[in-house]
Amino acid sequence: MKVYKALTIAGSDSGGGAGIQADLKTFQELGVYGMSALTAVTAQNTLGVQGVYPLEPAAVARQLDSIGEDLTPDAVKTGMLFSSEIIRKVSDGIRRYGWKNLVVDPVMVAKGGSPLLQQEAVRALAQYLLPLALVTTPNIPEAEIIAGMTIAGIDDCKEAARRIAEMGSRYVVVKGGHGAEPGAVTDVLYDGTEFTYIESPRIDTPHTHGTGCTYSAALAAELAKGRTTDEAVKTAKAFIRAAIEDGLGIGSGHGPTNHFAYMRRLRGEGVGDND
Ligand SMILES: Nc1ncnc2c1ncn2[C@@H]1O[C@H](COP(=O)(O)OP(=O)(O)OP(=O)(O)O)[C@@H](O)[C@H]1O
Ligand SMILES: Cc1ncc(COP(=O)(O)O)c(N)n1
Repeated sequence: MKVYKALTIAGSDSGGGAGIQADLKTFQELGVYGMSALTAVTAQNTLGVQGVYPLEPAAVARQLDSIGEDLTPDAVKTGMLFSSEIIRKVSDGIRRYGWKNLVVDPVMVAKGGSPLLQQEAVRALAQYLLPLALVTTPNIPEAEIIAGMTIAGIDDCKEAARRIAEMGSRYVVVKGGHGAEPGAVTDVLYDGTEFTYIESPRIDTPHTHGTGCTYSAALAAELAKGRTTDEAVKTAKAFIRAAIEDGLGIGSGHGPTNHFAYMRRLRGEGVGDND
């Protein structure tokens, strides 16, 4: 049996809804062996971020070497990277080991507004990481910052995707969770030539903590299994849609999504008890 392996390079979310925890849960659900290189520890729950403790860049590099010297991931995703020094180590590691199928989720701020990437690190992200990316998955505010423009609708999402692709990312998905459409969410996929719209009804819920992490992890897991980017984007959307629809209702703030939901539905099981 071939064991497909995916690596997440991201921050820890003590509340378990976003970051490394969301990524590993998603890899596991989609049948992919998960590995992790931590960039930072955050003290976090559904109410917000109470602390951010970045790791030494050398500790990030050492984790990547330990993985690279022994294990070859079939896909890699990055999440919270915090600083330009960490971004440099991450891009060095990815290049050194020739890792393919890189998904860059350019995490910048948590839902509550706490910064997870230093402002001056945006340049390093564009310069060192985007040229290595198979897919980059900004949300609308992240796409605005990377592309240097404001986004007021789908045409602007397309222009931002074009600009981000010019920075070197092979594919770009501008995610629509933060969009202004009332009843719908539209993600815009750009393959360097054509645009595809991935639409779904907008689910009216405050429990969207970790949606971006979960989505990009599902994308990486599917790429690890050898799916095309188009197929992986479709499955990732179905995974996050089910995860938001069947929200767990835990914590008293912005709760996590339900990482069990997609596979439970495929197996024909119910939503499941939360007791
Ligand atoms: N309310 C919603 N209803 C349906 N789908 C949603 C909703 N919010 C987000 N999504 C989907 O979830 C995925 C992540 O999108 P979003 O724009 O929320 O990313 P994000 O802002 O990076 O997430 P995060 O807030 O975790 O950083 C996309 O595929 C998007 O279409
Ligand atoms: C460690 C870590 N990584 C990423 C996010 C973004 O997720 P969200 O915007 O849903 O809070 C987060 N909150 N924490």
